[in-house]
Amino acid sequence: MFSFARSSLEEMLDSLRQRDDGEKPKDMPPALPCRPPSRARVISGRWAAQPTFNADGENCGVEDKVKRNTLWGNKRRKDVNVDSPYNLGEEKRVLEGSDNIVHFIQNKLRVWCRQSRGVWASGTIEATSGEESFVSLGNENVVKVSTSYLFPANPEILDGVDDLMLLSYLNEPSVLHNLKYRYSCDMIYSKAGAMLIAVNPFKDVEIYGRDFVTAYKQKATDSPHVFAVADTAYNEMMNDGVSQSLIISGEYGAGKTETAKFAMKYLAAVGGGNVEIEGQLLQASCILEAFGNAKTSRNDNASRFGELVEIHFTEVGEISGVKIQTFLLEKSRVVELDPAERSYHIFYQLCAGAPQTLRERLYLKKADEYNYLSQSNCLVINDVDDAQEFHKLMEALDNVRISKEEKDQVLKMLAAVLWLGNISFQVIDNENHVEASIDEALISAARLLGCASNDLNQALCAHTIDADKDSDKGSIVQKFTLQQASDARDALAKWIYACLFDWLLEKINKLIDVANDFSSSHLQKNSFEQLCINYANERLQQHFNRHLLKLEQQEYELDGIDGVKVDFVDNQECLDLFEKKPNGLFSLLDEESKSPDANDSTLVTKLKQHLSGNPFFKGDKGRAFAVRHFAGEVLYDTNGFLKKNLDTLNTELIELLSSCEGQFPQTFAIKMLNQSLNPDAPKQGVGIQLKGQLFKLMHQLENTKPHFICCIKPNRKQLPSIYDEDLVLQQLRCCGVFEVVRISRSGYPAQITHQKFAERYGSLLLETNESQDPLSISVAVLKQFNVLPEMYQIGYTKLYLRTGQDLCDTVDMILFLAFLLRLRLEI
Ligand SMILES: Nc1ncnc2c1ncn2[C@@H]1O[C@H](COP(=O)(O)OP(=O)(O)OP(=O)(O)O)[C@@H](O)[C@H]1O
Repeated sequence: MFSFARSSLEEMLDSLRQRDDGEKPKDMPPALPCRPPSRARVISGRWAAQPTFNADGENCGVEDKVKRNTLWGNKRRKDVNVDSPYNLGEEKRVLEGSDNIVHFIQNKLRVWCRQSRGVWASGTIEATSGEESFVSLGNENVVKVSTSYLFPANPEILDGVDDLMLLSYLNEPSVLHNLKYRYSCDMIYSKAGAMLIAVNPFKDVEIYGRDFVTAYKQKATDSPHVFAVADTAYNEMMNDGVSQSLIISGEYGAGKTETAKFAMKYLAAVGGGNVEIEGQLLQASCILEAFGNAKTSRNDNASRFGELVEIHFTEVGEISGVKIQTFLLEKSRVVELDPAERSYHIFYQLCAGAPQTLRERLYLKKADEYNYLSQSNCLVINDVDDAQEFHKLMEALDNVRISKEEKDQVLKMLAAVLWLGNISFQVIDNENHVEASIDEALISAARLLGCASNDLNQALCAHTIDADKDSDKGSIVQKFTLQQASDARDALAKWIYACLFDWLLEKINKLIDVANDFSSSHLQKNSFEQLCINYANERLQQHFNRHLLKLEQQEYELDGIDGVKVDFVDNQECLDLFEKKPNGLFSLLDEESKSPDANDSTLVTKLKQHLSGNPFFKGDKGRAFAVRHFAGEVLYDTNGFLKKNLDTLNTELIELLSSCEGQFPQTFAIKMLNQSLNPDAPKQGVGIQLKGQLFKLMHQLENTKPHFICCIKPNRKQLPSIYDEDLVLQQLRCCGVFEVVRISRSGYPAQITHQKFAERYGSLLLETNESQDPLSISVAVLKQFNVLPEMYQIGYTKLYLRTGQDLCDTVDMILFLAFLLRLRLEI
């Protein structure tokens, strides 16, 4: 028998009914509360749709896979432990009080305990003694653990839920376990509230085919997927007329580029569906990959630039064009490589794939004969055929309408860069001044650039300084030492490559807003590039914090829920460390870069002098310092900071390029001259310029509704089926997943539309509900099962539950009761 207590929910609804009853004829069902006058966000139908997908009525394989991607249905039908402990307070405290432990022991509830090797294991507490507990891990294996290292585990019924918010407990081992469970079933996507988590499968999981596109397009599935995020964004853009952005973050090799490609594929399919647009996008990414990606120790195809891809749509939702902006191309990779890493793919592709006639025109040799490529002893990538990739690239260049002559110029510039790297210098006087050796390298580089080798030699080995205006000395020619000449040569090679990259980008910029975030870095020895990347990530993190918070708050307001205060940690102080004038890191770096006597050691002394009081800065031994980023403390080595921050090309080299015969060197020289004539740019270092670029990017993103995707790399070996818990945990922390979870917990993390709730549980109602509207069905279900009023709030469109556990309890209880009901009927 069931008894029903009257709840305050009932009272609230009664008063609503009374109000409506006074206004409506008696035979009408109670009306839904009216919506607030503000423009409401349309709740995507996708979340309310029934999982009835069967693509074209024949792709059962897809259906199986789509079903496999959600465990909600079948998992819920298992036996349920109804005696739930989940009405206890905050989970951290759950196991601390002795009463609670007794509760866990009595009910044989699962807990997580950290074992000596750092691995989490689940078991049940057998007994406690003082600060220690004895946990049975099964098979008579009982371990002794400190009670403070025990965390409550979720009931097995929740294993593999597709939204972490549905977990009763959101502690680290529980989240790790859930993602691991899903990963082992090839369910690589999960939701953490408003964020999508994508765990890199390192294998083809066969969930990106046309049938999947169709399924998400037709709202036939609601399993978490990058297609679902792209679909929501697309629909919100169409319905609300607001620009959207997808912000994809994660560490090196976590899957950002692939995820962005899948999102673009989906958008190309819904926003055009024509093969031409999809093709153009593919060609653009093929070119950008060849010129902007490289093999690193952590990813065979690592992007060495950040990018913002804008996809423009017409009013009727068709793609009208695409614009790509790039940030922070790692120029230093052209001239300097860490062991076992490669330079940009294009160089190896050219050396391996160029046909004989082209080789002759470019004086081309094998990759191992070029210093810039051979220095790292890494010339090939397993399972990658550079020659074949070269042919694909040539086709892609044709397809983005790069003319034969332009293509020829591009290849010439690449070969010139390679030959520049082979230029050597010899000392010519006793002051260690140098001149370039007149050899094949100098001659080939000069020919390819279209200048005389003597001019190239002079531009690399000397610098003309204008003498004092008042003196009669005219200008003074200052000869370079070996180091200075090598630096000039490398600077020229880097600049040519960077200009070439920008030129290509301009060329293909006809075509998508998908921001591919920068990989964060916490390596032992971090350089200037990493500092810039981590600063960029810090900026994006702030965007992430503000928007998740803002969205959450907005959603409550629009749905008529109030009184929810969501708190979050702002990283503004860390940003100030970089950005403040005059004593922020970038300003100090700029000041020091301009000082003639400065070097990397004077820089670090200056930083320590001005920033030591800042809690986000820590001076370290020698030339190092550390920054406390949102994702953890990172140590930086200032070696080369000043040079990299200045990143200038001396006048001689710019003049040399402008005097070259070819069209490209002249174009590049004009670009460099324009930059140095720009009143804002000349005195600014790379750091300050990056700050400006990011402000602009943030401004662009601020005008969009963001959707966050966090990519997780499950192992460093880039292999399928390996889930390294520590590595995953570290990334979940960095991506702010626990922060999102914490933010959501302070509000109403479990939210379900009345429509979906009514669809799922309406059939459990003992009495037929006359009104068919979903809200009154949800209310009737809650009433029938006497759910405590403090556990939820009722919005205009959704039911909001205080914590994940409450929904589980509620739903579990409902299913349990349904089970009993069915039993009764069967008897
Ligand atoms: N969804 C996926 N399905 C299958 N394989 C994937 C997927 N995502 C990523 N991978 C694999 O992981 C590799 C690395 O992914 P990707 O290049 O997208 O990482 P990234 O985060 O962009 O790396 P980086 O920051 O170094 O550029 C890919 O080359 C691919 O082999």
